[in-house]
Amino acid sequence: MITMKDIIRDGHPTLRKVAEEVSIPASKEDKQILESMMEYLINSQDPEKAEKFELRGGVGLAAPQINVPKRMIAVHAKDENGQQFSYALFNPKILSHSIEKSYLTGGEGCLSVDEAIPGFVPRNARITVKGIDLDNNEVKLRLKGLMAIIFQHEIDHLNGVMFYDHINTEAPYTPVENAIPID
Ligand SMILES: Cc1nc(NNC(=O)[C@H](CC2CCCC2)CN(O)CO)c(F)c(N2CCN3CCOC[C@@H]3C2)n1
Ligand code: NI
Repeated sequence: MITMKDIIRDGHPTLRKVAEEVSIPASKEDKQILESMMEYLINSQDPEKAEKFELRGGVGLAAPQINVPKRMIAVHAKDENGQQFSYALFNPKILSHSIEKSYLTGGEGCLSVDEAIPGFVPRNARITVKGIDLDNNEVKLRLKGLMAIIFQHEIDHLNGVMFYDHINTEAPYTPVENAIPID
């Protein structure tokens, strides 16, 4: 199982690399890696397991964070309406996005960044994403709200982008121009 010791931290070169496409159909090994990423998220959201294995809570994880520079992400989160989303995708790609922006009012953190970095992270309010799931089916998702934020944070990792790259360091808390705040 993945624990925090498997998660590389800011400064490790892999976090700034552009990850490679996964050859489809995915190999047994790549599937096992993606399944273990999903398992981490589920474990990290279970109070007993999180405490027992000292896991930081996560709703998303990208393969470069476990030093695997491949285009694989896992997302396991409840949206604003409490609906459970659980997606493990190979080669996720943002096909289109809204002009309108949104951001988490609490800012963002990252399992690969040990310290808190304050500031709003402006992101596209709505995105259309396609990818390949663990059964080798093509998936197409139209996302908004928290899900859209999480998927953009994860896909950024596949392109060597960290959340704080988007923060306006001069004025980290300037409300993002007519953007949708997400609590
Ligand atoms: C929003 C949130 N971010 C948590 N951590 N950061 C992460 O997931 C990073 C990715 C997220 C940072 C902002 C957007 C994507 C990981 N990233 O680095 C991957 O690239 C949480 F842990 C968390 N929740 C709320 C739901 N809760 C259910 C019960 O269990 C605890 C859990 C905590 N919500
Ligand atoms: Ni992250």
